[in-house]
Parts: sequence; structure tokens; C-alpha cells
Amino acid sequence: MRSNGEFVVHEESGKATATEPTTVHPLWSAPFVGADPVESSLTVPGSKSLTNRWLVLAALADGPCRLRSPLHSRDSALMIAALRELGATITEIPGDSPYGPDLGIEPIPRPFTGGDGQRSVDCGLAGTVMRFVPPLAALIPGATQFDGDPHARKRPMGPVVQALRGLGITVDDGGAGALPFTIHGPAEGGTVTGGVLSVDAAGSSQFVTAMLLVGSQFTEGLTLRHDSPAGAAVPSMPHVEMTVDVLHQVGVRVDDSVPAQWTVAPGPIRAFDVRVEQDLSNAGPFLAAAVVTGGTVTVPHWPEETTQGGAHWAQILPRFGATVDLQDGQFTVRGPSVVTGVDLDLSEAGELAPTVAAICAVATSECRLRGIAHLRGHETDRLAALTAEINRLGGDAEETADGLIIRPAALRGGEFRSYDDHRMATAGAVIGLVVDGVRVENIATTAKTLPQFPELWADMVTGSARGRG
Ligand SMILES: O=C(O)C1=C[C@@H](OP(=O)(O)O)[C@@H](O)[C@H](O)C1
Ligand SMILES: C=C(OP(=O)(O)O)C(=O)O
Repeated sequence: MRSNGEFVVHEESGKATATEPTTVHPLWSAPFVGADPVESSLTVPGSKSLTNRWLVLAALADGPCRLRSPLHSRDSALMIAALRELGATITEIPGDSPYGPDLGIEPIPRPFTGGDGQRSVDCGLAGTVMRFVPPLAALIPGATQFDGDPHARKRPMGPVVQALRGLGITVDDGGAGALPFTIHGPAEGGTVTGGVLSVDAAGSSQFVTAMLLVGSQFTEGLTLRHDSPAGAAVPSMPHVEMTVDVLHQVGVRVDDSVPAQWTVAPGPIRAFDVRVEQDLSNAGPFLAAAVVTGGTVTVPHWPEETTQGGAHWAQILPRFGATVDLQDGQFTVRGPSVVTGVDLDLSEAGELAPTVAAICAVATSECRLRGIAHLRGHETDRLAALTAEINRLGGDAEETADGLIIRPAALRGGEFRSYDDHRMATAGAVIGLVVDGVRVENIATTAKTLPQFPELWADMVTGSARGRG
């Protein structure tokens, strides 16, 4: 593939497809195990969703905070840089995680002041940064500019912009309802009142989380209602439950007893010292490796209770014929001799869909994935990308209005494009375990949430254990 900045030229077909500028990236030969089952035990780095929630809360807390075993990746680095730009002091402290130091956070000094200069936040391609940081910037006098990667400008942002305007905040977005934009906080010494607000969060649960994380800092708190003209529900609800849970842990009162409504009481965010659970969504490709190869993968230190969407692996993987077992904190997946097709509603755990689709691509009967229309607004249009890449390998995938149909087909090796999407890259790796000659474009994009992916994958294939196992 070549790129001239305006077109991507597909070498196999020679046809040019108009698309956003794309850089040429190296190809990574996915390890192929053929008929050899993968046998491995490993832990993965900390949860992106938990790390970036805790970081935002620490920046607003009433004293210094500590994060133990946090994620260190592009998305967490972008969050740290954003919070530093807004006035927080964040330092690395030696800890006990094999995946990097702990973090010490001195919150943004109170009362908030604008300082002299204009602030600028790079969101990269991180949904958590582009959605969670603007409401925080809205509390601080002065202007904060937000922008990100080329594709970040295409990710849905309108509901956050509208919610902030509903709170009386000025947002300059040139009318686009998307990045780039500038948030103007209150006048020096001023506050944000808060109150009752409606948001259409059918496109992303992150629109709800963004407002809930800061709601306690509004003088009257916040009552947020999800109101979708189309009647669509909030996707990825476990991520909203995670937000409510972390808020409760730091002494913020949230009433979520009314469906699709959250009331956050005004009050301080209590300083905290917490350990971040490992990222159960990022454990997914390794667990999928057990499923597609008929092997066994164990993830130690699996939380007994968690709000992470990755907890759904325990229900999803058995549908493919795998057996799962959680004992003494060890989550073990044993793959079946034949991977059977599934019909799954993934609306609660859309983040897992690319990995699930990779398993579907090698299943022996038809698979249907539903409830994931909002994946079109993720790092890339994941429904289009998964369809294109599975079919490029000779597969039979089809987009539906809200998901995918993937039928059995004899796959062959070839290029698997990642679209700068970490979960596309890892989906290609899963397929490549059992299809010889899969070359994943830009495996380095896994650094968004799992920079160690290539090493961990190589260790898994060779059977060496990694991490806190
Ligand atoms: O709040 C979060 O940390 C996330 C919420 C979900 O977003 P969507 O609701 O847009 O799917 C999830 O897919 C994303 O990876 C992380
Ligand atoms: C959708 C995802 O990320 P983001 O936080 O950028 O929305 C994801 O990690 O699957």
C-alpha cells in the first residue's frame, strides 16, 4: 500500500479509494501456530478506562493521590499531558508492576485560575481524552484548545459540546460539533452552576461519563438524562456503571436509581490511593488465542468483581464452545476442538467486538454480532474495517445496520490493515495464529492501550509466562 496523502492505493487491485491521508506503515508477520495449541499464562497492563477515570478524578481531588499499577500507553500519556496542561502535577513513583511505575498526582490548584497563556490539549485518538477532558477544562478560567489525530476529527463529539453549552460554557467549534474546538471557562473567580441537562448518548457511553466525572464540581451538582430522539439506548453501559462506581469510591454521591438518569451531588472528590485492575478487554486477544487454537490461556490476578466490560469474556467465549473457569483469581480459557458460530448482542461490550469478530472469522458456522452500530464512531468505522479486512483474507463478512454477519470461508494469508486502531491490529494477530501468512499493518498502533502487545504475543506463542503471574 502506498499513500500520497489523499488516496490510498491498494496494490492488489491497483484501484485508488478516496480516504483520509494515511501513512505507509510496516507489516508485521503475525505468528502462525497452525495445529499447535497455544498454552500460556500471562497478565496484561492496567485498564485504560480505569486509569483515565482515576487520573481525571485525581486532578480534581481534595489532596494528593496515588495510582498503583496504572496503564502506561499512548492514551494514558495523552491524559497525563492534558491534565498537566490544566495544572495538575503528575510524577512517576516506583511501584511493583512489571508494566511501569505508579503515578503520584497533585491536583489542579484551587481556586482555579486561568494563568496567562492559552492552553492546548492533544487528544490523539483517545475517546477518553476527547470526551472526559473538555468538561474539566470548562471549570477553569481561560481558553483551552482541543485537537487530535486526523481521524479524531471524525469521532462524534456533538453531545459533549451541546452539554457544555447547556451549562452556559462557550465552545468555539466553527459549528462542526467536532474537534478541533476551544472551550472558554468561566470568568476569573467564577464557577459553573450545573443543574439539569439532557444528552443524547446513543453514540457513546463516554458522553455520559464525561459529564458525571466533573458533575460534583458544579455548584448545584448535575442531573443528567439520556434522551435519544431515535429511542436508542446508551451503549457500553458497564462503562457508565464503572464511572458511578469510581465516583462512589471517592465519596461522590450519585443516584442512578432512575433508568437513563444520573444525579450527582455537589461536593469534594476525596483524595485516594488505588490499584488499577489489569485491562480485561486487552486480555481478550490472548484469551481468543486459546479459543482459535484449541489451547489453554490463563490470566492470573483476574478480579473477582469488576465493572470492566471485559468481564463479559466469561459469557462470550463459551458461546464459541470454549470452557472458562475462574478460581482463586485465575481466569482460564480452554479452546474447543471446533469453534462454533454465535449470535451475540454486544451492546454492553462493544469494545470487545473486534476480537470477537476475529474468532468469528475462523468459526465453522455463521456468526451474527448485533447491537454495535456505534462502533462506526470508534477509532475507525470498525464495522466497515472488520468487513474489509476479513474479506481481504478471503472471508465472508457483511455489515448490517447494527453489526456484522460473518460466514465460514477458507481464509488465506495477506495484509490485514489496522486503520490506526489497536483492536483491529490485535484482531489480525488472532486470525494470523491459524491462517498462515497474515501480515498486520502497523502493529505499533497497539501502543494506544497495550504497547507491549508484540512481545507479549510472541511470549504467549512460545509458551513463556509474563507479568505478575
Ligand atoms: O468510558 C470508557 O472508558 C469507554 C467506553 C466505551 O466507549 P463507547 O461507549 O463509545 O463504546 C468503550 O468502548 C471505550 O473503549 C472505553
Ligand atoms: C473504543 C475504544 O477506545 P476509545 O477510548 O478511544 O473510545 C476502544 O479502546 O476500543
